[in-house]
Amino acid sequence: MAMRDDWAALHRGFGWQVPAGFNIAQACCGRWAARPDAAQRVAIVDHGSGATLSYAALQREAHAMSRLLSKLGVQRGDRVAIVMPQRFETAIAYMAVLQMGAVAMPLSMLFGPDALEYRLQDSEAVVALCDESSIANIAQVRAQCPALRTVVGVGAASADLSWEAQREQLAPEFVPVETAADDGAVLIYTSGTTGPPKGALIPHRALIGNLPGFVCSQNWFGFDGGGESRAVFWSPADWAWTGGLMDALLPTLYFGRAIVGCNARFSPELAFQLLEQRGVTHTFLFPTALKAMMKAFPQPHERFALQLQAIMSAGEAVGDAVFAYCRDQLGVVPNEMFGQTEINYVVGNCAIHWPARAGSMGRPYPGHRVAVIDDEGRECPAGVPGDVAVNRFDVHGDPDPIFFLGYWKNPGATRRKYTGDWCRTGDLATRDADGYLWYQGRADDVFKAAGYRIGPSEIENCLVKHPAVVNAAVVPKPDPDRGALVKAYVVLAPQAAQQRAGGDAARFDAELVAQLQLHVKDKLAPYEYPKEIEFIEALPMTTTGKVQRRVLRLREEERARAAGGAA
Ligand SMILES: Nc1ncnc2c1ncn2[C@@H]1O[C@H](COP(=O)(O)OP(=O)(O)OP(=O)(O)O)[C@@H](O)[C@H]1O
Repeated sequence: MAMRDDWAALHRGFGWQVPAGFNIAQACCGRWAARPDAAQRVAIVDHGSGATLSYAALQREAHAMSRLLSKLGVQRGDRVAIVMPQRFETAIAYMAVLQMGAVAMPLSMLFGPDALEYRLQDSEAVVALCDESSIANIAQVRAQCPALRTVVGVGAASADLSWEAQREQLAPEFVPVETAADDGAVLIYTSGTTGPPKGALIPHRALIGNLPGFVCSQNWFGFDGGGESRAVFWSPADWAWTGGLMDALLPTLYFGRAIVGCNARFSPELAFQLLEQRGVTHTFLFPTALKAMMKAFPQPHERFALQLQAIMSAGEAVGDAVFAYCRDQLGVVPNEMFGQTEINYVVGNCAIHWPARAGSMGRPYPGHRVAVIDDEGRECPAGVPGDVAVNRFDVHGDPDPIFFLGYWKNPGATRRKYTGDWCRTGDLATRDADGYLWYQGRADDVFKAAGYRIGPSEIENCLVKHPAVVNAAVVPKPDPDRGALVKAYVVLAPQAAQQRAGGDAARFDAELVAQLQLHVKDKLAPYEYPKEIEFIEALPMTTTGKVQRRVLRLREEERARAAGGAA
């Protein structure tokens, strides 16, 4: 039977309806809290304790927190840093800040003092809400952040003020302000995968811009009109990251559903236990997480009873090995998505509307005009690689609400992001005749070796298919004759690492290198096989779980310089 494909019709038929006034907190919380079932409708489930927070309680606590922030002098437009893991108070804080018209600034609890200092200084946040996971780091940099007036501690954190102590004296009443859809809501710093992070100011309307992708990728939220089908969402993505905030927490609340919060460290074991125990039906699992799950539990159904209905994945290329694992072992064809903090997911798959193609990141979601463009901003023909770009205007000429407002205090960088109405992602891809996009790599990560253009993701994906490999990163190694040669850094799967530790490591390495080279040669073009392979304990990652190839590339350049100097 031919699979349904109504992508073209959806694309033509879709029109944005963005009201002039829109507030994320009202849409995600206020709306649900006003319903008669608000006290029973679960918003958040805490995985550690099993405790739940209803929409009524979320609103009540957010009102109390807004009152506290008002007392602390927080005004419309002020930045409030939220430095907490997946816990009730984190969601409460977002709702509290957003319903005041202030700007929420998510910061990962994994950030060390330098990362916190950079962002707190740059944003001039006036209040920071943090718990014991971040309080010591905040205390260390506090003196260097003169704009930061008050640090509020949640739970055991000892700060200027304790949220719990203040809460006892605060009435849970607050009148939310009205915001324009265009007002800034969230100041979120990019991952820093390719360079110093930039603060992207995201307006309230961006959540509306996100929804076609969320609805499509989840195949479910929104399709039953907020009805009563049982659904539980979970993502290990930190709620301080675009993926965790805009693709997990906020859309789940927008649809009045329950999301599981878990702040234990990710492991494949924990992930499967949580999926089973909480009866998770919908999830966003980034590729690094899926790769680890695939290697640790190649046949998870033997141990875990899963109820998954939809899996979305983004942040890095999913690749066909992970795709096949989701489809065959987790029982769900994954919906890969592609986007950036600045223009959060604009491309992806949608199993019920168009068939996914393994290895492709999908097609533009309805409402987004996405093209592959050349240096001059002209659309590349099918098959010709170029920069993935998103137009400010949809196919009908209406503004696309997904767009960020600009980089914080950096109009030059904002200007450089655009060529005319095209916003460049800096990611290279080709488009096929049917509109599917095939990822090649970030412009900064693609390189030439012996005259051939090398996109690391295809080679990495191929390496990961080998049972001994859990993850891989491909970078150029400077080479006097060929300009560069293909070098792969490889992290061994647990079993292979054990074998290596228990025997002759040098011999093991030599044999595995030869095997892996053959493995790539067999599957890809001969020039793509890694001439050099180095085993590494862990790849350098951003706090959002993305491989920092830049670090490995610099390491190779450094080594080449040192070798040149020594020669
Ligand atoms: N499906 C996907 N396939 C391949 N890459 C993806 C996919 N989804 C997202 N990405 C990558 O993630 C990037 C967006 O990530 P994010 O906005 O967190 O910032 P970053 O680009 O990692 O950070 P920085 O701009 O600081 O380097 C995209 O530009 C792309 O490189």
